[in-house]
Amino acid sequence: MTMHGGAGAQEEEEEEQEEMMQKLRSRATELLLKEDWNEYINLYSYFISTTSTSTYNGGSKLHKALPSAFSNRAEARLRVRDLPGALADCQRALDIEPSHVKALLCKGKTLLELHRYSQASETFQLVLSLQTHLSGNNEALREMIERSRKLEVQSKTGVFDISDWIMNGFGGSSPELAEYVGPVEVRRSIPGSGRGLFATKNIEAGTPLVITKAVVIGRGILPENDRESGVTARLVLWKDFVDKVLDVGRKCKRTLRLMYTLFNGEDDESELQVPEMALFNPNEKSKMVAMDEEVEELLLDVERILKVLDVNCLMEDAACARVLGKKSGYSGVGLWILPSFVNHSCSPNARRLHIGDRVIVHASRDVKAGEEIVFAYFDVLAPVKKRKEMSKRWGFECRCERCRFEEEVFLFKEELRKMDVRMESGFDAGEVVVGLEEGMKRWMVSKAKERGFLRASLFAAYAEVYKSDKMMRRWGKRIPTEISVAENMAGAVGGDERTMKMVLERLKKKRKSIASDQNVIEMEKALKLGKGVYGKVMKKQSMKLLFELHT
Ligand SMILES: C[S@@+](CC[C@H](N)C(=O)[O-])C[C@H]1O[C@@H](n2cnc3c(N)ncnc32)[C@H](O)[C@@H]1O
Repeated sequence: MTMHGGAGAQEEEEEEQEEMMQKLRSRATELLLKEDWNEYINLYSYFISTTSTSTYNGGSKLHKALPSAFSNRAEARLRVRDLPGALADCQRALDIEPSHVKALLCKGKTLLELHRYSQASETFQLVLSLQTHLSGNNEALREMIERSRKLEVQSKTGVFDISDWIMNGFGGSSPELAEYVGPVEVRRSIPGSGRGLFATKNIEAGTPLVITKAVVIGRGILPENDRESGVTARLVLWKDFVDKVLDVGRKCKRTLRLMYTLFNGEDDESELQVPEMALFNPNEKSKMVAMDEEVEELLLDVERILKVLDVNCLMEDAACARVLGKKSGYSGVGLWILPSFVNHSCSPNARRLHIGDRVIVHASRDVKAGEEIVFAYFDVLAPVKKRKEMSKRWGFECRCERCRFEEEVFLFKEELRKMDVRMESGFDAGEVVVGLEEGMKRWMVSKAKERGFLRASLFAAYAEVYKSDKMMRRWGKRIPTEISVAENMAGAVGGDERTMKMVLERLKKKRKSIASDQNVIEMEKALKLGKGVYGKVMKKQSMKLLFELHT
């Protein structure tokens, strides 16, 4: 081959490559406009595999395009939430070209989605140093750095504030909250309850314990009046939810591994493993990296995941949905990993607050180091008989302190049994409340906690009485003040929105008739109760606004 001939062949090859690149770019643009991310990923996968397997020629147009191809595929993978795939692609682009700005940006965004805040921040910083060098526009980048730093601080300190969002009438998207694991750890619970979450130090009411994003959340507005279409809509919602969970399990082996740590309803208790807390903590960088390698070969076991969903899914609280300003008929079901280790108790010390896709689990009363963190799976402001039915539907028999106490009292107190029956069949609320209050004195139920248990069981009667001026006048001093009852119940079964509402409505009525300094004292007490209900994630002013929404 002559020198001239060699150059000609090279030119021809370059032209061919240029043509191929043109085709790739125009097809990619087409798919980008259609937002057909899966085809976009396929297109780049084809390009990457053919180029990578062709004879290496670092100087060829195709090989030079490889980092951008990986980076483009990473962007699309990030779009379809294949986060490990996106991260691996960014890394491959950066292995070839360490300062590839697009790949670095995508890596930063992916790390943020994976809740690896400090790594994300470091990556954006690196882009900033490159950009400063290239003198580009850095505004958006600075925002990303700011955002990742804010999330990093939140996830390390547990200090969150959603006041602005509340004060703005829940406008715009819900506030972004970092993944957070507070002073808690998974341990074995009492025999028969598997594993549970435990406090590792003394905790004050309102303190966030766990904040985490749902693996998937399924939401819909269900028809309220037509039972049949309601059932169908519920099934459709569930199926869609399950499909999404399985999709996540296929794409993200790390999440799949975490889902496999959850109880499936059939596991033998002795075989249940206590997972390391590092698995759930975004600040444990080395654990996260090791886990990505460890889970590479993990396979999706659909049957097991279905069982896991059955036992661990939570409904977004209707009360919380109201807080979020959702319409009636709204239903949301989700899977949150670490909260799935929380057992049920009828005298809970924790509550859930749902903000967007995140759940905040916070202490609803003061908790001592070593105490098990428990929240309510169902309504616990109900008589013991009803609660028993509900726990049976959940597949377990609740043997919490409150259930054991009430069962024992019921065995001996005929009057209490009668009251319970009266609650079911049209009752005179005043008579029930006075009957219980005076009965507790006769039966010498002197412990505040035990009084709180019994009052919480007959909550419906208390709520009814405090609503009615007529009943309050009729029974006078034989009915204790609503704030003392609410405080007592909060100490025994934790804060609850309905107890809060009961207090606020009464406060509103009394406001005109009591001295203003008394008003201030009562409001302070209400705010303290509010901390147990909503948690310490808002300032006083925004909590007062929530109070107004309730009355
Ligand atoms: C979401 S899981 C809670 C964590 C579970 N204990 C574990 O080891 O993974 C729900 C299951 O825990 C058990 N459980 C929760 N609360 C319980 C309770 N109060 N008494 C007995 N079992 C309980 C039941 O088997 C229930 O189906």
